[in-house]
Amino acid sequence: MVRISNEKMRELLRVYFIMGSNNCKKDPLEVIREALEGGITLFQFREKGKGALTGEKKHVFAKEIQSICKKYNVPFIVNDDVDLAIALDADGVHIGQEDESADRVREKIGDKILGVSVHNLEEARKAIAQGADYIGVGPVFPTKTKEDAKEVQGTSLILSLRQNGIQIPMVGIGGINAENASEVVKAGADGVSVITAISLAESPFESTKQLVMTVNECL
Ligand SMILES: Cc1ncc(COP(=O)(O)OP(=O)(O)O)c(N)n1
Ligand SMILES: Cc1nc(C(=O)O)sc1CCOP(=O)(O)O
Ligand SMILES: [Mg+2]
Repeated sequence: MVRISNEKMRELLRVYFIMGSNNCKKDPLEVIREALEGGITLFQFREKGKGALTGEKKHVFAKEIQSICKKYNVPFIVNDDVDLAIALDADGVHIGQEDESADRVREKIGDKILGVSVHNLEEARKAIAQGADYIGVGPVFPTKTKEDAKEVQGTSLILSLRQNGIQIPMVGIGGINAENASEVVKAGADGVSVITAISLAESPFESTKQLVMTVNECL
């Protein structure tokens, strides 16, 4: 295996859907199927927060989603849980500033995809130096999904990271939907990362198609 190219990574970040069992009101497996059918380009398994599955149940659920993603040829990323990513032979891991350090995770996962959340220029430079394949920047807009989210940045952080020479593949996150996604991409992100906009949509399929269309129109 070789590290993913920046070009391929940018393509995968276009519409990056993140989900766990507690983010949905209907059957999560149906939600992920609709999202894949609608055209998501990358998936992150984020099983955390109130009512989240743990242990064997989490493992089994992750495996089910991974196998659906495989059918659509959409890479499967695991949030936080490096051991689970390795056990499932997932396509990658996403970690934040409060998680295991990026260089240690890179050592453990070899050439798998490594995503790191950043909130300022210093964190972005460090993530790059430690081997990140992409960075997640947020929260761009107010979000109810992550209780411990940092201060809302608007699109200005994305813009200023690009102006300061940060060229790594970058995705915006936090409160993004089909109405505001174009602002995020126009500021310099390669794509948008969403939970609610798809997981709680009346039609995850239609909502995904809207996001895909909006992002592609800006690129
Ligand atoms: C694409 C993407 N960007 C940012 C995050 C947030 O990661 P983190 O700060 O570690 O917070 P948790 O998601 O672990 O609560 C993400 N998951 N994905
Ligand atoms: C998981 C996550 N990370 C964030 C960050 O700012 O790093 S915001 C967030 C929640 C995104 O959910 P929604 O699309 O429902 O707002
Ligand atoms: Mg984390």
